[in-house]
Amino acid sequence: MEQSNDGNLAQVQHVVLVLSGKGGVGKSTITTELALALRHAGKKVGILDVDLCGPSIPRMLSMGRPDVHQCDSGWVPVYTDAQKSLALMSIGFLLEDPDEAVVWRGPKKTALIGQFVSDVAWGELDVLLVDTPPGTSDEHLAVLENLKKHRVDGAVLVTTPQAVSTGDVRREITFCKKTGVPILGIIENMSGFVCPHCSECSNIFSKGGGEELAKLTGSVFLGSVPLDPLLSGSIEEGKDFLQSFPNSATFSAISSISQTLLNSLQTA
Ligand SMILES: Nc1ncnc2c1ncn2[C@@H]1O[C@H](COP(=O)(O)OP(=O)(O)OP(=O)(O)O)[C@@H](O)[C@H]1O
Ligand code: SF4
Repeated sequence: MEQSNDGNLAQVQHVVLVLSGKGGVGKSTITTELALALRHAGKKVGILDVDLCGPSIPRMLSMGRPDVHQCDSGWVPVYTDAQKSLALMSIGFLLEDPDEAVVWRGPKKTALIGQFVSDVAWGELDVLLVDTPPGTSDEHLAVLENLKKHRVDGAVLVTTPQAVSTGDVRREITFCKKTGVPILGIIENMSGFVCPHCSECSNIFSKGGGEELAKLTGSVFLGSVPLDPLLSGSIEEGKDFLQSFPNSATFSAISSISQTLLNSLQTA
């Protein structure tokens, strides 16, 4: 892959957008868990959180509101650990008041996104995950236009079993096709409910829609993640779920998805 014009992404091996047709399907949760799973697998990972209306990555990783420093090549990412294995940049780190974002007009958002995509000094990373706002908006176009100036491997689409058949998901797929972004795979989140008492997984909603959708669109089905109260609890408390519950079925599901994604990135 041509790297000479990649600027701050020059030493980033793979750039993956995480998309969802609508809000609340767990896109930021999946982004966070994929990043942690890749880190557990020994990879250097970054998350770029460009969800202007609700930057949730800092909260999910218990990062608070650290100062963001500048270096010669741009903003220095915030690291979650001394080994610098997980690098973060979130719009939430840069806003005085996180609620400020919702009142911004389009051009201001677009300009900031452009700067945000280009001006973070990531250094060496195996994978950079980009958490985008839900749906398909001007912000998405701004993210894509700016990322594609550098490079993007493709997008992972997160959906829930109920949302899978809705127009939102199909619009997201059309958006990827129109903008020429390969769909790297589909993840079905909140697929069944894991009982907190007996760990049994019950399918409250239909299951298998994500896989069906992947077949229909000729995409890879990366796997499904159940609705697990232990996962939402960890996310609420900003804890590393994968470290806390390494024997859970949800851990296996997330690890397997991250490995499949990694394999498809490496063979693409
Ligand atoms: N598999 C899961 N098991 C348990 N809880 C989950 C799961 N996935 C997401 N959640 C919970 O659902 C809520 C919404 O998740 P999240 O914020 O990741 O959604 P989102 O799609 O990023 O939303 P938005 O794009 O609107 O910000 C969170 O409270 C999160 O903890
Ligand atoms: S076995 Fe069934 S009823 Fe009992 S705690 Fe688990 S899910 Fe609930």
